[in-house]
Amino acid sequence: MASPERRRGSNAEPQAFVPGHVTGLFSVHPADDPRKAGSRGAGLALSAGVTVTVAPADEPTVELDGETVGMEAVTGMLDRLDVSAAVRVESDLPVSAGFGVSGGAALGTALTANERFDLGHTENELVSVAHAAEVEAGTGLGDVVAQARGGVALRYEPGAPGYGELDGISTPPTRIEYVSFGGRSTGEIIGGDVETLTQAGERALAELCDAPTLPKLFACSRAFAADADLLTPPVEQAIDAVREAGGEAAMAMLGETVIALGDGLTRAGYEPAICEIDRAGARLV
Ligand SMILES: Nc1ncnc2c1ncn2[C@@H]1O[C@H](COP(=O)(O)OP(=O)(O)OP(=O)(O)O)[C@@H](O)[C@H]1O
Ligand SMILES: CC(C)(CO)[C@@H](O)C(=O)[O-]
Repeated sequence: MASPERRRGSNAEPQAFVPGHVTGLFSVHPADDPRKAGSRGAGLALSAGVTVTVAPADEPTVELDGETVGMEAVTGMLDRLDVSAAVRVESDLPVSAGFGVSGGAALGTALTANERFDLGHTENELVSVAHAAEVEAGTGLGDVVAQARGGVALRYEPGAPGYGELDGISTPPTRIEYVSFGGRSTGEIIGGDVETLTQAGERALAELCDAPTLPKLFACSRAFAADADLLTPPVEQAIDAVREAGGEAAMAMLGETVIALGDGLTRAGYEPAICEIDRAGARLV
């Protein structure tokens, strides 16, 4: 445990940027130790994400885009670091729509609290704590490790650094578009019966890893969403429209959201938000 002198830190208001992360396909792998639990799967880190700042406070609080909210992954993170802070999260992305906002907020809290309170943790330690806090909150299984890495992460083994294993698909700067039709409770899905979903996720990851490319990630993600029975009518309609216009699209897990490669959604007649693949990963800024 850090001494009070140590916890005062020096930097007034460190800030972290954490890319959003869209999982295209995944399987669920529970374990008693939250650092060992997680998902296998694949997805994209986005240049749209969350910016996090922390300030010492008597009570831990979380503000999301100016509103006080409950976000267990973040408060759990503060608990684990044994600090009390007011956390401010500004998000480019909607919450609960498949962009890993809570994982990003937890990881951003880890990076900024480490700096602000001079905790002396390494990057792997901070990613581990954020992963564990997110898993325990029930709001994600694989976003944190992928957000830390950036790029197009292939999550071969579940869990935090030291347990999980990641690789990635190398990409040039790549435009990504997305539309969101609504939210979806991640907790309800990953806390429910995940047998069919996990079988579909294992199949899709094996197929992708046979010859991993970005278009194939989209194709395997579409197969996963259909096999796992996760598609909703607006999502299916948007994916079909992009495919008919010659593009690549997939559903973002776990939200009512569609992402497309390049200008796929625009060409299909939608008015999407536009970003890029983030190839740097979570960082202090
Ligand atoms: N306005 C809000 N709508 C939904 N959740 C909110 C809101 N404000 C705070 N939260 C909290 O944010 C967290 C959202 O987690 P959830 O996993 O559903 O979404 P996410 O982190 O964006 O990830 P994903 O959609 O990729 O699974 C929950 O802890 C929830 O309590
Ligand atoms: C469970 C999940 C799809 C929620 O965004 C994600 O955390 C993942 O891929 O493990």
